[in-house]
Amino acid sequence: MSDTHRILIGGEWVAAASGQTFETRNPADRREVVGRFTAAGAEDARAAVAAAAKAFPAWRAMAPGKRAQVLNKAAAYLEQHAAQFARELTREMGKPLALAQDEIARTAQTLRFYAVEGQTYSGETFPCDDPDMVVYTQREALGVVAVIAPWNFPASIPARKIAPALITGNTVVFKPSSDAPLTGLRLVEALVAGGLPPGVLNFVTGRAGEVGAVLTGSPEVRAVTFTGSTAAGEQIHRSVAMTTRTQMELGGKNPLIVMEDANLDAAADLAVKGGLSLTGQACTGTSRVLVMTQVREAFLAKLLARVQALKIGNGLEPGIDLGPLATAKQFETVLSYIGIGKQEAKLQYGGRALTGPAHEHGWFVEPAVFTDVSPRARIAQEEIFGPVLAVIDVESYAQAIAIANDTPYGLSAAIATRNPRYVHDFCRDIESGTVKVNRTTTGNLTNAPFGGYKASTGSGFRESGRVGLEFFTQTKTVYRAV
Ligand SMILES: NC(=O)C1=CN([C@@H]2O[C@H](COP(=O)(O)OP(=O)(O)OC[C@H]3O[C@@H](n4cnc5c(N)ncnc54)[C@H](O)[C@@H]3O)[C@@H](O)[C@H]2O)C=CC1
Ligand SMILES: O=Cc1ccc(S(=O)(=O)O)cc1
Repeated sequence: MSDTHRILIGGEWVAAASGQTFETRNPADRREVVGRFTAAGAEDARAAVAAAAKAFPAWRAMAPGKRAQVLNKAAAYLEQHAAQFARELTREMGKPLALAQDEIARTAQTLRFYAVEGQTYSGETFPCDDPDMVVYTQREALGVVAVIAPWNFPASIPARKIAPALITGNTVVFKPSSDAPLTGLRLVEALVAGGLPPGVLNFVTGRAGEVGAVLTGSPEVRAVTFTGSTAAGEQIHRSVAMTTRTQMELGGKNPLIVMEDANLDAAADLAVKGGLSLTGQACTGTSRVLVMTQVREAFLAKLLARVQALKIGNGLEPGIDLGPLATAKQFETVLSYIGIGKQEAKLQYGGRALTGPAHEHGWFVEPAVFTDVSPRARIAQEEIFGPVLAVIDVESYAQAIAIANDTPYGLSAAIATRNPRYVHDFCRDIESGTVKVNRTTTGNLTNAPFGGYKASTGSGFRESGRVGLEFFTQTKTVYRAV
């Protein structure tokens, strides 16, 4: 039990009430145990909510400058330990080391961004006919916030939820994914080292059905911020109390449109980088490539050459482009969709589970490129979350935009073109929370809003940027007469 990572409740690192634990393994080499963690249950989750509620009055009353200091010190801690934390991130969910290093760096940047923005976030004053009265709004903390995070960005996604929650005076219960709990724990460790008082941030590892259910079902939890599958988002939406607000960052079926005038080398790079890096496991990953028929053959040749050149392997080794899928469930799901794709379309390349000495112990799948895909095919409509590109032929801009918009999702979309008319129309016509011109569907800035349209979001509250503070605060309107 001594080498089991514990949970944090009320400032104490403790075991689960049940004493249960679980282990995680390296998806690039399943023989390797990454860590043993506490399998918290409902009782532990309730204790975490109670600890957060107890810590709320003092934390809310603390000077914003002091709260900011904690975030800045935590950022410095992450940077000091970046080499170790990035390697751990790669070992627990498989992304190549350079991407893990980038994520740890962006996580520190996010903490620093909210340390600054949170100190200038305020209300408005309103003109008033009564000369003896001043009318203004102030933004106030909500109380206890639950942060429920996935495994694909186990540092940066929780950071951009936890940092705005804390800086605005809320207290937090954080549940990471059981598939990547170690990096979440390192983020918590950094914030504790930064000087957080006991109970302000609580960390509970355990099953969604127990820990998650308590977090989403407790009326003392005033807000739930969640990133993950649309199915889980729907369950959470149904389970929260009327007084609990939700922020949801859900699935995507993100299109890249390649117009007839595009630079085809650049467009092929966008498809590969946007669709396959992270082994396709990004909510903003390109999964549909809509290509004008005039350039289809030339584009396809460039795309396939690039896909065939990708090096797939353990992300800790130099020169690896794609790591494994992160979990057994991902592996099964992706192979099952590749099977479906073979029935629906033409497999141009890839799609095999990789074997042999470099791959046999990991969840490795060769990227798959399908052509002749009908826009209504399952592989063109459903989120796969893996290295699978569905290439769809289009004959006009109008047809491309109609197909691009014809899914339940609307997270990110890109166009490759040099024509300003297409650029203008695309930015207007596409139903998507993020729009990219000659850039990958993936990647977003810390200082800009992020979120989806349609089924890619829940309440529509945006994350990231200054607007990311809105979700964590409520407005009080004050009429103050002398
Ligand atoms: N939007 C995104 O960035 C992500 C999307 N996904 C999608 O979800 C699929 C399944 O992956 P999973 O890891 O199983 O995602 P998931 O959506 O089931 O889990 C994400 C997080 O939510 C928690 N959770 C799940 N159901 C919950 C509930 N009812 N109440 C409270 N917490 C709950 C999980 O424990 C985890 O911490 C992927 O194949 C992909 O399509 C997964 C990860 C990230
Ligand atoms: O998968 C969705 C996703 C990916 C990255 C980020 S972050 O910018 O690194 O926080 C957010 C969502």
